[in-house]
Amino acid sequence: MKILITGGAGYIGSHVAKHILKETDFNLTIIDNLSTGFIETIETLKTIRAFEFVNLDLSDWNDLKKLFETHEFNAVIHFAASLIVPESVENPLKYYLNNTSNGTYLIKCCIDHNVNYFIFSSTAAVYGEPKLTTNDKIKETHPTNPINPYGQSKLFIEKILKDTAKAHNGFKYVALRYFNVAGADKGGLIGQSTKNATHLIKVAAQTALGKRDKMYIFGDDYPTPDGTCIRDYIDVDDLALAHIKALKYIPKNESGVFNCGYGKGFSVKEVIQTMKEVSGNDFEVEITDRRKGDPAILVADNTKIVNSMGWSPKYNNLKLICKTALEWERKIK
Ligand SMILES: NC(=O)c1ccc[n+]([C@@H]2O[C@H](COP(=O)([O-])OP(=O)(O)OC[C@H]3O[C@@H](n4cnc5c(N)ncnc54)[C@H](O)[C@@H]3O)[C@@H](O)[C@H]2O)c1
Ligand SMILES: O=c1ccn([C@@H]2O[C@H](COP(=O)(O)OP(=O)(O)O[C@H]3O[C@H](CO)[C@H](O)[C@H](O)[C@H]3O)[C@@H](O)[C@H]2O)c(=O)[nH]1
Repeated sequence: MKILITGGAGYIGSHVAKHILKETDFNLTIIDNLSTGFIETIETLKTIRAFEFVNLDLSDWNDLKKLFETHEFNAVIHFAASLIVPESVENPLKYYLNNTSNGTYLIKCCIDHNVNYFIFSSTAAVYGEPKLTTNDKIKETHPTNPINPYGQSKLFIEKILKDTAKAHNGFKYVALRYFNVAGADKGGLIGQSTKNATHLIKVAAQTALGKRDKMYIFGDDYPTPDGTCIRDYIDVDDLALAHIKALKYIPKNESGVFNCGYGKGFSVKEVIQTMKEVSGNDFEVEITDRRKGDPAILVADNTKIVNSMGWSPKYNNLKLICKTALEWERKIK
């Protein structure tokens, strides 16, 4: 297997690359423009085993085409994207260009060069504000109705993949709808280094280590038991394993979309309490207004990926997720 990973210098892509390098003999090429990813991550991955890295911007369609002309890829795993929700509201065209247009051209390259397998990083943001009662989990069949351009830009690619697979015999895709990804490599090799991070667990880890004076809870008046939003936090290595499962699943099965989460939700207050326990630091937390566009509860029904791919998560443990996030945060400047 020859595999192309886009966005492999970033947080999730680098964890998937790590598993491919460690656990398979697949030939790997990573492309990344290092806009939010890090060359240091690529260098660390190279200590596992050799692979090709190309500093390439997906918007350079000519370069992308040349890459496909000179390599015979069997599968593409597509992570490269812009992913800050509020930024997508202020600058939607950046999201439609980078996520939808560049993603579409990447799919065209696959069709033009007989690359048959495509694994796509989608998001729970495609569901928008799910219509559920308190204890319901979201199934893949739940209507999609993104409430921001980021979610919309990703849903477009899901639709383009579906139409393309219908029109081109042999081309198949798996779209993985990630819920809230967190944690880091258990041996401290790689983790989330994103600058100006907004993700709850990373912000809590930074506050626990004194990198921030305090942190904020965005709203405690949601219709949940403690008033704060509930999310399904999935460990980044378990998510990476879902990609390895998808690579094995795709040649013998139909295309499809799959939720990636544990099916268990934690409130913002529960996450912060866990980080306080794990770090031993009772850091300052202030309640402030709701953040725009936050649904109250997002919890995955993961029956489909468990039953059809045999995905069996190993790190379904919020304490461990907080611990590895904290250890990584301690390691980076
Ligand atoms: N982090 C999450 O919680 C989360 C949740 C759901 C979905 N996702 C999706 O997972 C994927 C990876 O997210 P991440 O958290 O690892 O983000 P990240 O920012 O760490 O990684 C994205 C990588 O893509 C690269 N990139 C961006 N635009 C590019 C372009 N035009 N050309 C080449 N490289 C480009 C960046 O430099 C970066 O290395 C994204 O598609 C994102 O939408 C992430
Ligand atoms: O400092 C903070 C950061 C976050 N939160 C709250 O914590 C919850 C989780 O927020 P994150 O920013 O960590 O994650 P989101 O749920 O907003 O979004 C993430 O998960 C989504 C799917 O569930 C999408 O995939 C999206 O791309 C990804 O960023 C939200 O209620 C948010 O309001 C705080 O209270 N304080």
